[in-house]
Parts: sequence; C-alpha cells; structure tokens
Amino acid sequence: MNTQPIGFIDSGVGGLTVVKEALRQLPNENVVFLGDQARLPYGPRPAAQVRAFTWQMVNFLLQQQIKMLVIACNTATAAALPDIRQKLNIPVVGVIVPGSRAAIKATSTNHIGVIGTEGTVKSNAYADTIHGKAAHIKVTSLAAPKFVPLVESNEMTSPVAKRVVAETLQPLLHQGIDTLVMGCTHYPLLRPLTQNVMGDDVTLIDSGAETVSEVSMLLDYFDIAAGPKTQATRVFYTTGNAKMFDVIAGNWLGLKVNAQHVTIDAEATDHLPAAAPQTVVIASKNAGKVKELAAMFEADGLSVKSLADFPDLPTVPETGETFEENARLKADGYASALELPVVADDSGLMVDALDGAPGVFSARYAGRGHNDAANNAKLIANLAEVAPEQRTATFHTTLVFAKPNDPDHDLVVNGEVKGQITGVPEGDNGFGYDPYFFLPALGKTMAQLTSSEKNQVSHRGNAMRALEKQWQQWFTGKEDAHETRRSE
Ligand SMILES: O=P(O)(O)OP(=O)(O)OP(=O)(O)OC[C@H]1O[C@@H](n2cnc3c(O)ncnc32)[C@H](O)[C@@H]1O
Ligand SMILES: [Mg+2]
Repeated sequence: MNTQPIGFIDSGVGGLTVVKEALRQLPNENVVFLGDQARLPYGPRPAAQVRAFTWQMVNFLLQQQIKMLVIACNTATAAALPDIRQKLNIPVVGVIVPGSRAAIKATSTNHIGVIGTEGTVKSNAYADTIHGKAAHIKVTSLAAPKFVPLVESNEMTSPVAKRVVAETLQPLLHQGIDTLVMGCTHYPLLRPLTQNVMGDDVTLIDSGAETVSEVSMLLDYFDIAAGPKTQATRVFYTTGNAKMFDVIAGNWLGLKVNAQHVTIDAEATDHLPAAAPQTVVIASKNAGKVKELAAMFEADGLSVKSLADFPDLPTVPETGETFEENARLKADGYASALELPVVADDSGLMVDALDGAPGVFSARYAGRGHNDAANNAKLIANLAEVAPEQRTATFHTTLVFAKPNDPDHDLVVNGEVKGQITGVPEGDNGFGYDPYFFLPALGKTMAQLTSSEKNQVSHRGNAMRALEKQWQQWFTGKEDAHETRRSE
C-alpha cells in the first residue's frame, strides 16, 4: 500500500478530463494536479520550449512526493515523455499510447482521424504510434488550435464554440473516418459539439480516459496502489488565475475546488513576450453597458466575461468625484481581485441647465432605491421650468483598461455625445436615460436606435473606438506614455 499522491500535469484545465476519470476509476488515490495556465497554450510553442516548461512542472510535483507521474497533455507528451521517463525513477505515463491503442481497437474502416494542437500534429506522435502497431491503418491528422482557448475561457457550449467546432472539423467529414482521437486533453470538454458534427457513427476516443486504465494497471503491476481505507485528498495548483480555475474545475469535476496559485519559474515566464489576453472582464453590473462593450472585444476575438460571472466578488465602491476616478477604482479593484485584465466604464449624463448634474451620480440620481424610472422622473421634474432649447446635455463615458496589479499603467479613454433632454420619452431600446436623450441630427432619441446605430453615435461607442485603436499595443507593453497618464 502506498498513499503518496499520483501527480498530473497539463498546460491548463484540459488535464482535468484525465483527473475526472482518475477520480472515477481510482477513488482511493490521492491526487495532485498542476496546470500551467500562465503560459498556455503549449500547442503553438516550439518543442524545446514545451520540454523546458514540462520539466519545470515535473520538478514542482516531485517536491510533492508523487509516486507516479501522468503527463495529461498531448503536446507535452509528444515533446517530453521519452526524456522524462528515462530520467525519473517513478512510472511516467503519457496520453498518446493509450489513445492510439484504443483507436486501433475501435476502427473497422481502418481510417482514424486525430485532432490535436499544432505541436501534437506537427510531432506526428499519434500517426507514428498507430503505424508502429498497425501499419495498414490510415491516419488523418488535423490541428484544432481554436479549441483550447474556448475551453480555458469556459465557453464550451456557447454559439461561438458551436461554430468553431463545426468549421474546424469540416475537412474530416465524408472520408470514411469511423474513429476520431481527441488528441488533446482539453477536447473532451467539447465532446457533445464534436460528436454532433462528426455524426453518431464515429467513435470518439478520449485519450485521457484511456490513460487512466493504464495508470490503474501500473499501480497494480508496481504494487503501489493506495489501500481501500485511504481518505483521498485532491490538491490543485495553477500558475494562472485560481478563481477562474476553480469555476471551470468545480463545474467539470462536481467538487468544490480551491486551487492554489503557484509560480514555477518566474524567470522563464518573464522572458516571454506578453501574449494578448484571451479573456477580458467588463467590470460592470449594468447589463446594457456590458452588451455594448462586449460586442467590440468579441469582434477582436476575445472571450468576454462580466461581473455577473463572478457573483461572489465584493463590489468596489464608486467613491471618486470624477468619471475617471470612478472608472479607475472599478478597473484596478476588480483587476487585482480577479487577476485578469479588466475594462471599467464610468459614465453619466451632464445637463447644462443643471450645472452638469446628475454627472457622476447618474446611476444613483434618485437616491435610495434608485432605478432608471426613478432617475428619469427626477430629471424631468428638475427640468420642468427649463425651455426645450435650453435642455442641452452631454453623455460622457470614461473607459479604463487595467492589467492586474499595475494601476500606474492604466489605459484611459473618453467619449462624448451631445443632445437634448425631451419631455416625452420615446423608444424601448438602450437603457438608463436613453428614452429622454434626443439627437437633433437624427430626429430620434437614443432609445429609438438599434444597438448598432447607438454604437455609431454614442459616448460609449466613441470611447470604444478610441480604445480599440490602442488596447492591443498597450497590452503588450508598447504603449505611448501620454495615452496612459492620469488626465487632470
Ligand atoms: O457601475 P456599473 O456597474 O458599471 O453600472 P452603473 O449603471 O452603476 O454605471 P455608472 O456608475 O457608470 O453610472 C452610469 C449611469 O449613467 C447612465 N448612463 C450611462 N450610459 C448611458 C447610456 O448609454 N444610455 C443611457 N444612460 C446611460 C445610466 O443611468 C447609468 O446607470
Ligand atoms: Mg455604478
């Protein structure tokens, strides 16, 4: 009996598909998992770099006294398994041989498809392994580089995921493939979408699940299984964002996961060029705003989250006196709490006849129990004596984009639009003061515009266009200093 843990490593959350199978097949075993999300994805990286990163993960887990190592990542298995197996004196299991073996068993047309990351496909590891055992089988491999980002941003069932999966798998259809190897441990999280596109006649092989059968066999062979009375522990480490990891891992494993953030080699990470983020959080509780802001980032290929995705996060109070102060408070506060890049918007209506009110108090204009209707009622009451031509007003937005724990380098942009406050509300679109905000040039209120029409003229649209020009450069650290300085 041996109660030391089995170690699992992966570039991200994908290896959890193997852990899930291990919890099912080997419930008495202690498990320790490390995901290297800070340096994800591994797929496009050169093999030598994948090997170096994999060794850093291995060394971290060796300090946890593991009795067996599972490389729950196809890219890392293809790049590093022989080397690691040769140098460690504990059993080391990869995912490629078990997946290949299961595929050979399943095929009757003798044509196997393999999907994997660019690294796995380029290495030819599946084709070589399959041909080493059964040379007559035809193997068609296809890289699916968009799958890992979908899974890591928890987008497994979204319409975008559906489209990406259908488009990616297109070249594998109508070729007589009856067995498809999901050659990346992230892919089983997209299993329903994959099965749907390939059709029910195609057998999907989950290399990770097959790997656990091999682990089970080796535990017996080396006589190192944990005894039946073990109170099993499951420990999770990530080099990335622990909160995000907990959400995905918790859903997938059906456990309460409390991952610990670790740094396995800060020096190696520091030398890497900053990659553009995959996920951006819009730090707003206002669904109208989130919808308008999300459209831009999604068009730039990012996955967008909002505060609605993090319901337990404490609210950052808006105690500033200007739009910029409030937007900075929200962006910096949420970015450091979430350890993710965050965009915050502070916006409001400034009415000239009311000396710029409600201004930064636009959301809470009506005081306790405020809502859009109460705010609008107070606005109209305060303007009752003001002639229509004097009811000029400006909508203002300040957007602040913040990286985690770097408040001195926020990106700040502004946008405005001018109009007039009408006495009679018109239109059902938009939110807040939109039904009363009349645009003389269009002869309509903001609430009479569709969302894309509003975006073309609005304060937020103008600010977003300014942000769109700058954010990618700013994010990778090549920003022009004057764009980020604190405005007076
Ligand atoms: O702070 P968050 O969670 O982002 O949401 P909020 O609604 O409290 O946002 P603000 O503090 O920036 O207050 C902005 C208020 O200004 C008004 N407002 C801002 N942009 C608007 C728009 O495009 N159309 C109509 N009203 C708008 C509306 O009443 C908002 O509640
Ligand atoms: Mg607010």
